[in-house]
Amino acid sequence: MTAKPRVKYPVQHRVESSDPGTNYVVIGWIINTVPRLEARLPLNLLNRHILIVGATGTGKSYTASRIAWRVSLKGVPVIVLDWHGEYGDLIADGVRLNPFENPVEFLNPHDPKSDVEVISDVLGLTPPQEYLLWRIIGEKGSRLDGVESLARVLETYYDDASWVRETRLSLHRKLKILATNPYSKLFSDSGSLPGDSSSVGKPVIMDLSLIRNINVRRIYGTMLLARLVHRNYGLRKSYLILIEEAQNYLGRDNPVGFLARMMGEIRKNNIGFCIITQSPSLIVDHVLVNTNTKIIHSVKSNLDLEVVSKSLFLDQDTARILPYMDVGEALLFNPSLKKPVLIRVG
Ligand SMILES: Nc1ncnc2c1ncn2[C@@H]1O[C@H](COP(=O)(O)OP(=O)(O)OP(=O)(O)O)[C@@H](O)[C@H]1O
Repeated sequence: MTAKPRVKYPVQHRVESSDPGTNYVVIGWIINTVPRLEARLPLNLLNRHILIVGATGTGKSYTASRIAWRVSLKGVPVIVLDWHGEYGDLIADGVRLNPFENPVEFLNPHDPKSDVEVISDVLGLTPPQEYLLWRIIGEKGSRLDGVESLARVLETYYDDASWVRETRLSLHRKLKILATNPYSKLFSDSGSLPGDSSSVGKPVIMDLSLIRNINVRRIYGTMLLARLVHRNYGLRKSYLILIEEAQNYLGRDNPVGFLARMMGEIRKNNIGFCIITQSPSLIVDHVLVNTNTKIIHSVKSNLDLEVVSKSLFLDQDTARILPYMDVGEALLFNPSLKKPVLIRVG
């Protein structure tokens, strides 16, 4: 094993370009400052989104959990889409929810377009399959009552051409998983969504790891996001949504297009996303461009180092430090800072 080279951390000074008043949360300390200075996250930047990256075990989830907890103490509702089911331990007073007890409506009649796009992106529908799905939605409308009803229609739908039969059967095969037990329970209209006023002051943790099938997990997680954003169109209150293992929704090779677009569009809607991923090079460029606060834990691969260095315009001395930072250390940058600063999260 090669020894860790001695890395000299620069002496850092007060770096904020404006005073955030009391409207911020503390996420740790700026390294090498005398006296010790707080690392702050201004609340008015939440809706311009946060990106947390770092190699495995460098402290991403810990950092995200501190942000979730402190932001919710400020009265801003926080929801964690917990891919691996680890936040229950990280946030002791979080409200842990089971997706099977919090179903989302399937094919929301107010916004079937985004649902079809999510299903199509995640399950890889072909254009004829997507066309047939639209045709059935158009014909059956509100009589399509959930995913089981859709599966039944696909079993019995009239075949007015041979392509319809083939497409219908292949579409049925792809969608069947959503209509089978226990997954069908995830997609029915419960009339409520997590994160209402009962949980103010405590982050809500949706434990997605309880959904074994990865594609179903992606579909449920994305539909839940869509519902939360849709609900906020009317409410217009601040909200923070943490998306763990974001490459599952926003991966370069298989992004859920609707979600990637939403990041740019919802800023005015007061919803902030906190996107967490091991590898920034696996994420669509849209995320790097649309996240104004970046928290970079140690990254090791050359590709990730290059992506991070470019997106933050890092000088060589700072870039050289990135692979060798300790667990819990990170580079923080947001528009309230004059330049990126090295911090210890705590
Ligand atoms: N700022 C910190 N202060 C103290 N301990 C920390 C800090 N950050 C991380 N740790 C500890 O380091 C370990 C790894 O942290 P964490 O799980 O957050 O890493 P990760 O980057 O999310 O890893 P993975 O990619 O595997 O999920 C945990 O035991 C955590 O408690």
